[in-house]
Amino acid sequence: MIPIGEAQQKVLEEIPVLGRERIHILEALGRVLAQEVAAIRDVPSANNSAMDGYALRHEDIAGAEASNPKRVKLIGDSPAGRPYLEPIGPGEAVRIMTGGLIPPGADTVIMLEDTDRDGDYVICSNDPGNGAHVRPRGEDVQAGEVVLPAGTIVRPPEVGMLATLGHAYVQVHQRPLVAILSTGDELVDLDEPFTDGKVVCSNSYSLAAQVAECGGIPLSLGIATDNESDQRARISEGLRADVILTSGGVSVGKYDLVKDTLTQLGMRVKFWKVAMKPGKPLVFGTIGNKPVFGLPGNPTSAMISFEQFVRPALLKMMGHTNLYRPLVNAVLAQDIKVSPGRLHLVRCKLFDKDGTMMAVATGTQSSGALRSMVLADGLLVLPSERSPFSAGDSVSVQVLHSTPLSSHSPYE
Ligand SMILES: Nc1nc2c(c(=O)[nH]1)N[C@H]1C(S)=C(S)[C@@H](COP(=O)(O)OP(=O)(O)OC[C@H]3O[C@@H](n4cnc5c(N)ncnc54)[C@H](O)[C@@H]3O)O[C@H]1N2
Ligand code: MOO
Repeated sequence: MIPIGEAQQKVLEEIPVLGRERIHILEALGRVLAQEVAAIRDVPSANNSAMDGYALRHEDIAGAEASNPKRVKLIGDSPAGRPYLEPIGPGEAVRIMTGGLIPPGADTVIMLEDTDRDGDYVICSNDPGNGAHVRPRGEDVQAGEVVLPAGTIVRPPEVGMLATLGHAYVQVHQRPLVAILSTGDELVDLDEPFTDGKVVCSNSYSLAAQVAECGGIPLSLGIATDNESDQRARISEGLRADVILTSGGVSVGKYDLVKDTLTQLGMRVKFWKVAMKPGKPLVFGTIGNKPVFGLPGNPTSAMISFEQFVRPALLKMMGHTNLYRPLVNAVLAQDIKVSPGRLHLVRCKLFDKDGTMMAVATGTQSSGALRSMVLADGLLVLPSERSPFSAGDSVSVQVLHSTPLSSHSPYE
């Protein structure tokens, strides 16, 4: 058994960053830029107004107040999109809307609320200060600036910025195609009859969902029986994918044939068995330069192994550099004793108690029990050499759902 950290490094050493593709900016949500994006023009491209009001020369209304109003003559309009292009002179003003271009000669905008109208004249009862409410050209972005470096994750603000800079398409790293094979004579798929003693092949679905959640493309290879030629045929079909995942058949039982099948297909084994619980029998290697993960069959072991090894690998392929789920400190709400020899990853719920983040295990930790995974916010990271753990101990939790939703509105 090798330590989990060492195993993770051995995996990442074998993982390439995928090439690039050019896609529409709306499809780029969640993807990683494979190009830098520089501004070809200033944003905004001209001085414009931040308010509805009047554009004028500050010196004409300097010191204005209710008891000492200043009058300027209204000579035109500058709504957004239809600029007033004539220069304005001393004592003159142009009506302007938010986003309207500041006419030549004007340097300040007075808000509508600080004025009254008297025929063709505007009465200003406030001095907003020189340059007030003018958004200068290039205030947001200046031509030539690198606004989005390569490696940026595209979120809604980046989509908006790409559009602002005139890009309909952008280069991003490709998504890996991930072939998923479940193995086991006891497994039935959802469209097959179920009889007692059989097991629904949930791993094909949970793993596909995990692949999709981190941005990969799942490709199902179905269910192989505990038979080497069936497994070989299906895995060979999966070799067109970027990554191969199998589940089951990697332990030491008579019918645990997956490791042998993979070896026959030319896999170079990088490691087998990791000092973690759940997930011990994981085998990892490469066929050619293609990464192959032989995940344990137990539903929770498969998912937790995916979290520790496959997810970081897929994120690296897609150009990400931050590969890991966040770790937070929490206070243990119960005593926990773990068996020696392995790092235990205990499914847990996080909750707030008087401003302190607390963690409690989500019931049975059997590697076959998926419900405890359904209930979990994260995984307690418990090194066995520190066992037993007591209520009140400070522990690390790997948060699996990084943006939990709140039941409280901030405005309650
Ligand atoms: N003598 C030993 N026995 C076991 C050891 C060991 O070290 N010595 N390790 C145990 C550990 S730890 C794990 S984890 C399991 C993993 O075994 P396999 O990867 O060989 O998995 P299987 O035996 O094929 O299946 C285990 C379990 O999971 C169910 N399963 C399998 N595939 C699916 C699927 N696609 N969907 C849902 N459920 C699935 C399967 O029915 C079994 O119940 O080995 C221990 N044994
Ligand atoms: O290591 Mo296994 O994954 O405990 O059940």
